[in-house]
Amino acid sequence: TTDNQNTQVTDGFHLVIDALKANDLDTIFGLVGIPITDLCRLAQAEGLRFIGFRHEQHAGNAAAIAGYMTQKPGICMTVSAPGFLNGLTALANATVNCFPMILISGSSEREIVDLQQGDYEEMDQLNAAKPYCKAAYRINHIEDIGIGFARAIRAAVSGRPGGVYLDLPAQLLAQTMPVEEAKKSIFKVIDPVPRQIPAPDAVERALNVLKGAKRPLILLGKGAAYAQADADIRALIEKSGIPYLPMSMAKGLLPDNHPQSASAARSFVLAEADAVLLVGARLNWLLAHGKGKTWGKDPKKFIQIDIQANEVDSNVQIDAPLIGDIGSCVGELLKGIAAVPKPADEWISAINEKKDKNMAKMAETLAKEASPMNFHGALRAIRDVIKQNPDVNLVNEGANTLDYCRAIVDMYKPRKRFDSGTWGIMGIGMGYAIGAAVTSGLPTVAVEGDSAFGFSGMELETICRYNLPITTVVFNNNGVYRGTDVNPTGGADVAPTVFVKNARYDKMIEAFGGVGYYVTTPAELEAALIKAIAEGKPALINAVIDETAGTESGRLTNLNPSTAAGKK
Ligand SMILES: Cc1ncc(Cn2c(C)c(CCOP(=O)(O)OP(=O)(O)O)sc2=O)c(N)n1
Repeated sequence: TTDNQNTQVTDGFHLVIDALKANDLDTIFGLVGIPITDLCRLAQAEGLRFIGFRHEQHAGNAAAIAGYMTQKPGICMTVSAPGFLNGLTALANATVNCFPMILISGSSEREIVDLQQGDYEEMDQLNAAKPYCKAAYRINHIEDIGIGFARAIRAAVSGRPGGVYLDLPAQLLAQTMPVEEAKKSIFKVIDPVPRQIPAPDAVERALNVLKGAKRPLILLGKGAAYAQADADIRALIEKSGIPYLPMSMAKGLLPDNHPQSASAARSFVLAEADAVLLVGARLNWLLAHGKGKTWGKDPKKFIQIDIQANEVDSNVQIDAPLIGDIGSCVGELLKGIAAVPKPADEWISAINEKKDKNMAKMAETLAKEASPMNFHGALRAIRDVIKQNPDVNLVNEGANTLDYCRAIVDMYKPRKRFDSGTWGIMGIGMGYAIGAAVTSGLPTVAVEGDSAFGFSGMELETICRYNLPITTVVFNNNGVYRGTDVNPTGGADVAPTVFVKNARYDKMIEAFGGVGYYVTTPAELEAALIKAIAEGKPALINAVIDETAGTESGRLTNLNPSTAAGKK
């Protein structure tokens, strides 16, 4: 359009879209409303994909997984205040998990917020976001849109990736500026993820720790999967002959049936290893903070590859910090690995003995037919289908459903398993599934506890609306963890952990045009899953699971505090 001097002008709406396009960011996951509805319409009109959700948390989770899969920040767009707050949970979760995403929310004008004059959806969103994300910026002037997006993109993907909040006051979108001037303000960020090469002496120190080890172990975290240094990571493991342990989202970096995988002997190798190389894995609660009985009685030497120097010594002393990006660090170790002697035969044979014993025990459990179907029978069926479909994305959450699926369902390719991650958060299911399916275009299977599914179940309508190839498998055991608790008072209210008995989640998806399956045996589950994946349409399989089969909080039972007071 032209201004009163007859000069061609553009506006904030268009410059936001131009900034995204200039940086190859082509998909927005969001939920419309004041003041972003027209921005979302314009995004679609200008060729970006806009995926509209039913709750902003799930849009944010989709953006986070898109970031994890592509190494470019996933984009989530919400309205102000309550919409922003709903997205904030996903932004915090992305930051904790080191997934790059940008939450863009419309906001109120500063002059009204700062005088607390009670604006529509008034909130100091920028300051509300800061404690829960990696960086937060507000853009007040149209001429700053290019630099503001550059800052947000670089903050999301450089160093340790994470969530960034970008605050756009409503008036910014309507501001105008001459087109020629505007074009100069938009640019593509140059080298947003600069390689960070480790110092030669640090590489030497790390190799020396490996040379002195009798029982070395390599631990792969989801950071190793995110790095997309797959060939070099595989070469480091295979050339060194060192056994490795993948954390849940690193499964598939090497096929889970790889001879050097120590997953089936996890407790043994964590306790017995005398040197541990951490690749994109933090010694946090998931690894018992690197100390205590999990790690055995003898002291261990730790080598830690990390892009953030102050993560080192977070829990235990690190003998060889290797600071840099994972690709560069692994590449440097590879150059010197030939000089590292292969692990002692007795270490490898001790691990294989443990693996064979534990795998035989698991095979025995999986072979048992149980009626009603239990977690193991259901997951054996899913394991067999995934083995035939290694390209399928697998999303997983729940308690028993999460713990058993991680152990039983092998993954064969990198960045195919997306789960509750560092926070153990429930509710990631449908958002992660949509993010993975939209980003990859590949069939996606979400293996969900029935409680976990409930957090994002309304997004089944979103899945059907975009006709996404997502099959949701609900492990229905009538409650949180299990379905058997009773109200001790005998009152009308059911126990806190119990749901509607024999709920038919398969009927839910039929309401939106999807295909529902109701299965009660592993054979029925296997057949339904094969069919649903092949059809590539939105589907939900309601898998009836024995309501007595679960344990409270799965493997985290011990984290529950218990009352010492007992009954009054
Ligand atoms: C956001 C959120 N709310 C609540 C929890 C607590 N929680 C909850 C509610 C779980 C659900 C377990 O029930 P389920 O039906 O999903 O799984 P299983 O039947 O497989 O045990 S697992 C768990 O840690 C959580 N982790 N995250």
